Amino acid sequence: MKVQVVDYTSADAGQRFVESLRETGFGVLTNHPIQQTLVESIYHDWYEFFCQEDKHNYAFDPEKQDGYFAPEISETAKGHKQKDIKEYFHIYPWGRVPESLKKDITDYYQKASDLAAELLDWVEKYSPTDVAKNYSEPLSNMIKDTPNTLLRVLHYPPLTGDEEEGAIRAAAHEDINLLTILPAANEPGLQVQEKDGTWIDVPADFGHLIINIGDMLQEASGGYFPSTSHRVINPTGENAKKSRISLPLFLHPRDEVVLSERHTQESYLLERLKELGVK
Ligand SMILES: O=C(O)CCC(=O)C(=O)O
Ligand SMILES: [Fe+2]
Repeated sequence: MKVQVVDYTSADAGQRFVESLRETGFGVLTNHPIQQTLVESIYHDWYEFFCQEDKHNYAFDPEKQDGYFAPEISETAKGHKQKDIKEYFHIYPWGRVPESLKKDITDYYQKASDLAAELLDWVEKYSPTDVAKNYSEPLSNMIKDTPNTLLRVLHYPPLTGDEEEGAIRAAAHEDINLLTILPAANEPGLQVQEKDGTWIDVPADFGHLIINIGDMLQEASGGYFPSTSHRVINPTGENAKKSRISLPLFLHPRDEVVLSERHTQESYLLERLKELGVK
């Protein structure tokens, strides 16, 4: 099955969406409640932020993990040698955000988190009974009042030609969290790996909302929902001169939430951040 594009308002939306998550790790929604004008103004304003030196005044805090991550210290995906070609800013409800950017990004954080809770209800509703019985609490409850959900504003700068051999915008990786909600970026490049190993473009027309399973939901569902590998490939030709902005919201449960017999959110996250070399 290919990643399904599902009309959020259709009668069988939940079922088709969850089927796509089960088969591909990804699902795409149209006609969803996140306003495109809000997303566009965030892309515009944060692009300007990344163009200014003031960003360095928000250098990330290694303990708390909020703030600005420069290209020199950005992530190296698990199992890869080259750093990704990107810079980003981590936003938490308790974290730092430049004052002039606060209103829209806080609004987006709230709206996307509310939608996420509904999508987690869909996931739960369409989980087989023997899978759902292992959820330690309702999935949407796991993220209620959580301080851990992370909104990442990403800027992939134009390519200069001096990039490290083999480096790409985002090397193949899986997300750590429960679910990721990602509005289509302003430029293409996002790909997902199919079961047979082939890489295919994720349907990402402007206005689409892309949702994918992360490792924590894979863990909590005993592997029923797959946390699939995805990546962002480098643009070529004229497109190489363009910046790409994207806005994933990584849904994380509260620290004490039990994911499985092996892990709580807290123990799982620590293990993964160490692997990434950012903790
Ligand atoms: O920029 C994108 O489209 C995807 C980013 C991503 O997969 C991530 O930051 O985990
Ligand atoms: Fe990702």
